[in-house]
Amino acid sequence: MTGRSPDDPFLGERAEGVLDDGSYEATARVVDAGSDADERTVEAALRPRRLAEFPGQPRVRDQLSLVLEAARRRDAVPDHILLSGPPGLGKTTLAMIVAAELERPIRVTSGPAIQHAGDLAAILSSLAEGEVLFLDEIHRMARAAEEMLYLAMEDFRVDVIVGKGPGATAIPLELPPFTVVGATTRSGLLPAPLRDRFGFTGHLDYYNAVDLAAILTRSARLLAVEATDDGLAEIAGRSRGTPRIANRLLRRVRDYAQVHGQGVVDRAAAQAALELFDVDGLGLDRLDRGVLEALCKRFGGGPVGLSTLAVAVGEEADTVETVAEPYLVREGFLVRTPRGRAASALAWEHLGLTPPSGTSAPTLPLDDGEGRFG
Ligand SMILES: Nc1ncnc2c1ncn2[C@@H]1O[C@H](COP(=O)(O)OP(=O)(O)OP(=O)(O)O)[C@@H](O)[C@H]1O
Repeated sequence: MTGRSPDDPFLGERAEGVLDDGSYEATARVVDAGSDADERTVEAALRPRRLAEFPGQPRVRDQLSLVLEAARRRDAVPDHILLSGPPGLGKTTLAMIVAAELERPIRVTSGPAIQHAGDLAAILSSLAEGEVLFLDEIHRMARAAEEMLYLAMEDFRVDVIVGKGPGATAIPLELPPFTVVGATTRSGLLPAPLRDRFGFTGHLDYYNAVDLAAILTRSARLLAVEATDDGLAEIAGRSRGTPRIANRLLRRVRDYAQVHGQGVVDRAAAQAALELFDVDGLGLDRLDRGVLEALCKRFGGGPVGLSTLAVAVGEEADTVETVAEPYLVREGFLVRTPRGRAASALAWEHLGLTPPSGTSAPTLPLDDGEGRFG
């Protein structure tokens, strides 16, 4: 694969996300698990409001249900809750659900928005009793604010600094009890003292196709889209285990069905639309396949160094590493070895290619997908 021209019908959304140099913004991918502000508005309408409406993640749901019910019976605020897991799996949704189940208001902010301890002090000192404070991307909060948060979470107290320099004094301010719900895609980056202040941590994992189909059935109903089970199953199978991607693909298939058909999301519409949007049967898009094709066709399956591979696909090494690789490694298409990237037997098979004789394509990843070699 080479660099793209702005005329290239990238993912069917012509020129959207295509940069001047013909490469594209990773976040413009239809299979990207992240989202931007516009999409978040659309997403808000599709969020389940209560635990009972939340498909998938049965373990986290049961654990959370217990924590909340116990707190309700004690007539106390629940322990602070940490939700960890990859983007788009429902951490924000669950934070909203916690507040709804407790029938308490929720204050929403994020780590990057809290750059100074004063930003956090202002929020904490205005919380109402029992309020839920949702801190998204909590691992990105400024260090000074983190220390203030320890104290607030443990003792419901904050030291407000008045004045500057040697004359500055700390005035302790009592806070009403509240619950922090923290969300992170990188729980390993949270300092231990902060992690320890959460009484409950829920780890969200990728969804199976059955749960994704249930999510899609609900979303189709909310979007007033007529859909068949096999149409939704087709979308679920290409959604990389991620509800955000599933909902986005549903909206694109709906568009296709409205323009080219009778508006019904069935298997044929899903297949045609997702072919147009360049998402194959296993959820790989053009960049993913480009990486695998380069590996197999140009480097005999590898191993090959990341930068050489990136040049071959006309992308930055960083894009290949952070955008394409995680899913390819997770699904066992690509293997990271100490000598570079290699295609697995599954990659050859998926591309309909035969590995050259005399080579043995690795079948098992040698690392854990995070670049650590086992
Ligand atoms: N279990 C679920 N059932 C139904 N919809 C879900 C579920 N999980 C996530 N979604 C939907 O997926 C979209 C993304 O979810 P959400 O914003 O909660 O993810 P997130 O984990 O907070 O992502 P990020 O890490 O990017 O903030 C929302 O539209 C939400 O409605």
